This record gives sequence, structure tokens and C-alpha cells, in this order.
Amino acid sequence: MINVNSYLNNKALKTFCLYQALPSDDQIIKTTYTQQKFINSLEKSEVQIEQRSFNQDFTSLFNQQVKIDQNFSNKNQILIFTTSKSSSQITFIIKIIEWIKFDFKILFLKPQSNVNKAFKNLKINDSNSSIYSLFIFESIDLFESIINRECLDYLINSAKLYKIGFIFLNKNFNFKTQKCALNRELERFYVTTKFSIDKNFYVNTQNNDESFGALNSKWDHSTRVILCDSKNTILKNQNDNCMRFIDFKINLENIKSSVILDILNYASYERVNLGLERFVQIDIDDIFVGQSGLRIKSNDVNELVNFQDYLNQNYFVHSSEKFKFNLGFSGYYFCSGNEEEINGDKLLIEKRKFFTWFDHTWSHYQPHLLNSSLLNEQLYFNFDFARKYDLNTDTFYAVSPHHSGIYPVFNDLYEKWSRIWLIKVTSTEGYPHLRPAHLRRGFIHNNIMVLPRQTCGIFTHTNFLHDYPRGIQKLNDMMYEGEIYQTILFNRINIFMTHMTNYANDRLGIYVFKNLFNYINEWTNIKFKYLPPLNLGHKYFELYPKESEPLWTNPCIDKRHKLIWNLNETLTCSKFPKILILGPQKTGTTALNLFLSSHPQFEPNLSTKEHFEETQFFSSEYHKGIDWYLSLFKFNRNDSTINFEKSANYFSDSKAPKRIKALLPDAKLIIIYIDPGKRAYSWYNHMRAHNDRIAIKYTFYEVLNLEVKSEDLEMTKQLRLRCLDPGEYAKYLRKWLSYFKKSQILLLDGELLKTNPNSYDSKKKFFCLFVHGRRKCLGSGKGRKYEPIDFKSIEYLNNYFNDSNFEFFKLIKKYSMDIPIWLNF
Ligand SMILES: Nc1ncnc2c1ncn2[C@@H]1O[C@H](COP(=O)(O)OS(=O)(=O)O)[C@@H](OP(=O)(O)O)[C@H]1O
Repeated sequence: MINVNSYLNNKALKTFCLYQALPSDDQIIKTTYTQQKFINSLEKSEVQIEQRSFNQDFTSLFNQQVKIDQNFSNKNQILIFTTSKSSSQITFIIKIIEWIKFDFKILFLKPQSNVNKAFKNLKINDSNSSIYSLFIFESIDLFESIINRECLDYLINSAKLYKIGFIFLNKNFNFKTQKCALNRELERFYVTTKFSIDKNFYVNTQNNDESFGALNSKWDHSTRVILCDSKNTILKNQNDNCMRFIDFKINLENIKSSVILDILNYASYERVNLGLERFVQIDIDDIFVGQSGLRIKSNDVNELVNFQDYLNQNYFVHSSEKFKFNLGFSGYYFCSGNEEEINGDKLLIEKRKFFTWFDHTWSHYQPHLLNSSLLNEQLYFNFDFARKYDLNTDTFYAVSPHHSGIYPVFNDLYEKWSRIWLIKVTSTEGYPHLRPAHLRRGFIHNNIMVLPRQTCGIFTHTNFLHDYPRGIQKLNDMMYEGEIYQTILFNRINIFMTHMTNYANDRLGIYVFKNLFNYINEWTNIKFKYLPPLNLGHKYFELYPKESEPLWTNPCIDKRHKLIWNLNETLTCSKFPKILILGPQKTGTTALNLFLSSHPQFEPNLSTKEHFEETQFFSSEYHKGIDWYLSLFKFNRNDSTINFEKSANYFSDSKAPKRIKALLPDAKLIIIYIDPGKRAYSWYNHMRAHNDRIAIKYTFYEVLNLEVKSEDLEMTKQLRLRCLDPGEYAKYLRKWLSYFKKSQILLLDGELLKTNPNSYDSKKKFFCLFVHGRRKCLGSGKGRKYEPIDFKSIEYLNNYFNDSNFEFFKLIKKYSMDIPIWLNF
């Protein structure tokens, strides 16, 4: 047995045991555990961790498995413990958490799991303290089955102090929620029980333990949510009767979505909180577009104005801005219907000041199908139309037909929108994909904010109640607790898409929003708000700043995207590279690039003056978009040609793994390793060769030890970091393995790449190719001649990289990858 004090003072242990929950060493010592247990727990790995973050990874939960990502910044993470991916309760709760955009992690546990190891992997420490607000267990049985659970128990002990709530799901209880009623007095929750609590409803009456007395007896409006522990095991030895434990003995799908929000809110000590405000913008696309017989007439226009008033008087009562329908027009079709419809168009223009207006292209053309001058025309003609009829287009907002050009982005549209219409905000249903709708997100590209757009069950072809696809009941179901209702409940900002014909004929647009708003008003305390599009855009990215940077997905694997992408002969799916050489820098990546290129089946990216041989797309050039990226690759001559690229800084770039995963999920990745000390020295010499002031002025050893003048310190630190950091191979390899399967990654020993006999050039002192009978070596910038590394630096580097190399060694052993010759332990 080791001395507990010294053991607990060990930094590793602090991080091991959810340090966020441990305010001081004194308190840590209260937890008693033995060394053996600790060691055991580290040995066995029975747990997998999946990191989920709303803007990091859009593929739905079960499409891919992302393990251990230490790069979590969100403070209000939810940690989900489950045995399987297929538990319907877990799937359901995850969908809601994704919908409301809270970050979460999933711990996959085997029954009887040792959870300590998983907690260690979560690497929770001082700097990311209080990261969790809620732990959700698949069931109470799973919770109880966890062995070696010191950390978990400690966490429970300190749950109240650190405000971590617990929810236990259980699928065997069929629960009805008729007794729910709205309490208007409560600001915070949507639905609560009205008067007294029905004990069978929320509170488990079996539990008579005194420690629960306060919870059970003091249940009232202010206690708010469910607290119980049927088996009386979790809280048994705790004196804390105020912990927020929630045991769901219900089937989640049977309870109201608003109750689930209440519960998440309550259990997380209000940190999972969407507030009650819901911003709603309703676009009416295709104004003036539509077949004669289905278009709006005068009475439809009057009805639309009346309905807008009705919404303002009844539902947008808390909004400082008056709600206005946002009308997307195509001027070319103005007055193109029958006589009654022409009057309708004219009346709409007469009533123009009641609404806001936006460009929907002059003749409803899809921008991606137009060349530059036609696109100009489309935008200018509509612009002139707006001026002629004095339309209120001061919204900085536009939407293109069929979302064309918005996502996948068509740079020409973005550029012309900005220039001609001063557009700053748009919306689409297509980012990252149309389905699943709850994962739709926003992004900013070329200074245009792209907001997610929601559907509300009505489309251009749904104009009559009697022929609503699969019956009107289907539409009603969507409004009453179904998808449209949930859309408003779970999205703080909603932009709905409707069409002109939805306000003519049976006026399904009015039918849907009247009933929907009424139902929400009756059953929740939601406060509807309106903001003009530009302000709404700012609000969106204020709420979700992490979404601003786009994550490009591959249009070739999404049918809808493919249809509205700028596909032509030079831009085609086969151009996407299938192999990426990731680096790190100075390991021989150029040599490998050359060797591969000389093979007739492999085609490297084109080099241009601007970026030489490396595209660096997934690191620094990402904002240029995929059309730019693809312009750097040749159109494939035949099916067997494989495009590839090498950008040696991808390896240690923090964003490259996520970006490559999103665009090229099946790519093969090549990583080359040499002794990290040699790599560091090679980089130093590379910088000297590029006349870097610091590298010229100071020796390698001085740089490593920061033995420099104070005015050079900052720059030397940067150089030192570039020398050393990419050599921390385990750290980066682990990250790549959290995004890609092991089978997609090829590790190459850079020393072998140098020494593998092919044709050794005694002058160059490296292997060179023979192409058409002539020797082809790499240029003078590769395989430089410089002084051998000094002994003190070698010693320094051996020391510096010792732990990291050992980690790397263990990692590649664990994944049964080849161990490089230079790495021996
Ligand atoms: N065949 C052949 N010819 C020349 N050089 C070779 C070859 N094979 C591997 N090497 C080693 O590659 C080192 C340069 O690595 P990179 O090409 O990855 O550098 S870079 O990051 O692209 O700048 C380069 O580093 P230096 O020796 O420091 O110049 C070489 O050690």
C-alpha cells in the first residue's frame, strides 16, 4: 500500500479523479482508495468514449464513432453512460440534446465496467473545471453495476457542491402525462403540474427514507421536478437531500417534449437552459411565381395582412419588433396569372409596406446554373423591380431558389449578392444536410451569415387540406407535439420556409401557423419574438459562435447537394483526393510525394505559384471552399487514377482531422515519422535556410533552452514550438485515430524511407529516382547539408521527447502498427 497522501498529491491522480469536483487536496484525501485498485483501473480498458459536439460533427450519432477528444471547450457538457448504441431511450435523449445544441459525450460501458479508466481518459483538470452539468445513465441498473467506482462515488458526494445533476433512464415503465398542465406563474419551466402533485405521477411513493422527506413532502411549484430513487440505493448513504437525482421510470417518448426540457433544465441546475424566448421568421418564397389557378388573389392578400395583425396581437405580444412576413419575390412573373390573380399581385404591391421583401432571383433561376453575366442580370433585374415598386428590401437578406448556390457554396453568388444587394444574411435547409432536420446548422462564408432554415410541413405542392399527403391528420400531428412543434420548442431561432401558394387556395400557411402558435401558447410559457433578418443573423451567431466557421461536407455523397452544386467538366466528384500525406514537416514528405507521383496511377495536386506544391486546404486555405480545392486537381483520366495531395502541416493542425473527416471520410492517410529530435533540428535548419532571424542569430541549443535576449524571447518561443511540438507524435496520432479508423492510416518510418535501397546517390547522400534513364533527386532544399547536431542538444531532446515517445510507442503497439526502427524502448 502506498502512502495515500503522497499518492493523492500526485498530479496524475488529480486529473484522474475528476479534478473539477475536487477543490483542494484536503478534500481529495477524504476519498479512500487503494493503490491496487487504481492500478487495476488503469490497466483495463472497458470503456469507449464518444465525443459529441453540435458544431464539430454533424453526422448523426451512429454513423461514426469518435473516441476521446480532449479538445472540448464547452463548459456545459452532458455525459451519457450507456451500454449500447441501440437503446431507444438513449437515442431519443441524444436527439434532443443535439437539437438544443448542447455538447455531450457518450461513455460506452460494458456491464460491470470499471469506470475509473474512462474518467481518466476524460482528462478533466483544473483548466476545464465544472465542465459537466449533467450525467445521464441508460438505467439505474447500469449505474449500480459499475465497479471500481471511487471517482463516480466521489462525484456523487460532491454533486451538490459542483452542481452536477443525474438522470437515470428506464424503459420499462409506461407513463402517461395527462396530468401535466401549464403553470403560467413559473417563468422558468414550460410545463409543470398545476396544483398538488399526483404521487404516482412524478414522485415515487415507495421511498420512505427520511433523507428523502424533504424532497417528497416539500414538493410544490418551487420544487418543480421529479426527484426519486425507487431502489433507494443511490442516495442511501448520503445526507444530501437536495441533490438533483432524477429517475425516469417512464418511456421518454410518451412524455411531452416540454417536460423533457424542464427536466434537463432542472437536473442540470438550470445550465441546460434554452430560455423561453423563441425568435420566429416566416419567409414566403416564390412571390409572383406559380401556376395560374393556384396563385394569390385579392382576398388572400387581405387575409395575409389580417393574419399578420392577428399574430402580432395574440402571439408576438412580448416582441419589441412587430412580426412581419418576409416575402421572396421573382419580379419576372409579376402579373402573370389570370385576371383575379393579377389583381392579387397588384394588391400585394399596394400593401407592400406591411411586409419585408427579399430577392429570390428575377426569373426564379438557380444561380449555380448561370454564368457570371446571366447571374448579374438576374440579380440586377430583380433589384430594379424592387426599386420601381418601392419594396422594403432593406433586410440585407436573400434566398435563392432551391437553395442553389448557398450550400454547397457557389462563390460567384456570394460575391454578387454582397456587391449588388449588399446581402449579409441568408438561410438554407441544406447545411450540413437536409436530414436529419434537427442537425441543421449555420455558418458564415465571405461575410454572409447562413442561418438554418426549418420546414413546416407545407410546400409548393401542398395547397389543399383534402389532398394533404397521407391526410390532414398527419399535418395536425406535426403541429400538436410533433416535428413542427418541437422545432420551435428546441430551436431558439426559427426561420420557416413557406411559399406563395400556401397563402392562396386553402391557405395552409395560415392554418398551420394559427394552430401551431395557439397550441404552443396554450401548453408552454414560450414568448414569441421577431427580429429583422440582419439582427436575427447577429443574434444567431451570438448564441452559437462556434457555428460561424463552416465544415465543408462532400456534395458527391448527398443527392440534393450534387444537384445544386456547380458541377461541370472541370469540377467533378472523381477529383477529390483519395490519399493525403499529412506530414509532419521535415520527415520526408516531399520525397514520398515525388515517389508516388512517378507512379502512373497516382496524380498529385497541381502546383501553382501561389501555394507551390502544398494546397494546405485543410489548414490555412479552408475558407476558399471546395471549388477552389478541386480546381487544384486534375480531372481523372480513368477510374484507376488516384488523386492525392501532401500538406505536411496537416499532421499537427488542430482543425485538419475534423475537416478531412467531414469532406473525405474514406480517405487514406499517410503519416511519416522520424526521430522527433532529428525532425526538430531539421526544422531549425530549414528556418536558417529561409533566413529566419532567430534561427540565424542563435544556435539550436540556445533556441531549445530559450537562451536568448529578452527582445527575441517571444519569437524564439515560436520557433522552439515549431521545432518541438509536431514531434509529440502520440498526442497527434491519438487525435487522428479519434476521427479515422486505424485501417485508414498508414504509418511510415521516415528513416526507412531514406535508407530503403532503390538508387542511392553518393553525392546527394539520399536515394533518388531514375525516370526515363535519368537520375531525379529532390532539390537542394531537401537533404540539406548542415553541421551535425551537438551532443548537448541531443541530450536535451532525448529528455524532452522521452515521455511523449513512450506514449507513442504504447499507442502504436496497442493499434498493432509497425514500430519505427528509431523508436526503441
Ligand atoms: N530521397 C530524399 N532526398 C532528399 N531528402 C530526403 C529524401 N528522403 C528523405 N529525405 C528527408 O526529407 C527531409 C525534408 O522533409 P520534408 O520533405 O517532409 O520537408 S517539408 O516539410 O516539406 O519542408 C530532408 O530533411 P533535411 O535532411 O533536413 O533537408 C531529408 O532528410
